[in-house]
Amino acid sequence: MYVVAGVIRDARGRILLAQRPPGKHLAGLWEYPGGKLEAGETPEQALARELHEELGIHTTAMRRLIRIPWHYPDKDIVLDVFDVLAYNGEPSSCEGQQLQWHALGELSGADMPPADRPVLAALKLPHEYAISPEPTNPAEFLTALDRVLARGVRLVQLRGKTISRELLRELVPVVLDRCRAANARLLLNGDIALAQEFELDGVHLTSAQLMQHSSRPLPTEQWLAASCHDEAELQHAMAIGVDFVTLSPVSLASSHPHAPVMGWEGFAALCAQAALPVYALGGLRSADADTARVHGAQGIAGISTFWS
Ligand SMILES: Nc1nc2c([nH]c(=O)n2[C@H]2C[C@H](O)[C@@H](COP(=O)(O)OP(=O)(O)OP(=O)(O)O)O2)c(=O)[nH]1
Ligand SMILES: [Mg+2]
Repeated sequence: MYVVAGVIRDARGRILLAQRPPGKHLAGLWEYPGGKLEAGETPEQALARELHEELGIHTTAMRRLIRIPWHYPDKDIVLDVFDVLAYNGEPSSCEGQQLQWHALGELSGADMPPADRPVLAALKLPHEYAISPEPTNPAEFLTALDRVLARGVRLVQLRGKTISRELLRELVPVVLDRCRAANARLLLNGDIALAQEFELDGVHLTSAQLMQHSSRPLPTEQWLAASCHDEAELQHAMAIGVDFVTLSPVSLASSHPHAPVMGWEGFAALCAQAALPVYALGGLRSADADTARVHGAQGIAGISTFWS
């Protein structure tokens, strides 16, 4: 079953949710307005029709946010979610459904259909994810970090796999201060204990670490990310409740010159199986951001993409 749904915002940026009526699948839960694709419709046409039928609005611009394949016990759906960028009219309840506006920060997904939770992650995450090089020279590294933050990057992963733990411990609070000042979130590669100690925004697991965990190792209030390279890793990330992943290598990266690349078609095929936001990684440039989104990505991740 192919379902389209729209993220509709008011002038204050709040998001519209509609309550699923009694007697229907997932009754009582709060969803993004939308419904089933009808024969011969494109997803965009179906969403414009549904939003007119359910809310009385005319949608004039939309852009795909994320597409979620989801298995409910009684049915499989693909939930194709669009950001509604512009519409005419005031949304009102045309089918007797309850409507509510919520600030994004208030939404936890608790009383929403399970398939909508990765959509919340997609809404909260930016389109760029800057992974740090090894901070072997801290002064140079911090200057580069300032440049990355000044460019508007709002999600950073600190990687210190080869430097000493003492140096990493010194660096983490400094990097955190700079990220906080820039309103950027900071994840630490691999080290859950250190990330907890310094109250970072989350942890990014290597693919090897990901496969060692049989359940989510972090509370849901923190971001849990992981590196994936194939379908088995993606499936495991979803199974243990990872919030988002990087999928690589899309193209040839200077940091991994011998890894076989998947290309955009391979990336899109894997992404279509993923019920969570996926950043494209590996040999990409900022100019690849639109290509990445067309192939199903949340955006692009990279080291040299952002740091050089
Ligand atoms: N519209 C919508 N449906 C969702 C969301 N999340 C989610 O799991 N679903 C599921 C619930 C249903 O199984 C399916 C939508 O089917 P539906 O029967 O409500 O579709 P519809 O609005 O066209 O309803 P109908 O008039 O055809 O009865 O997708 C969401 O955010 N919005
Ligand atoms: Mg509906």
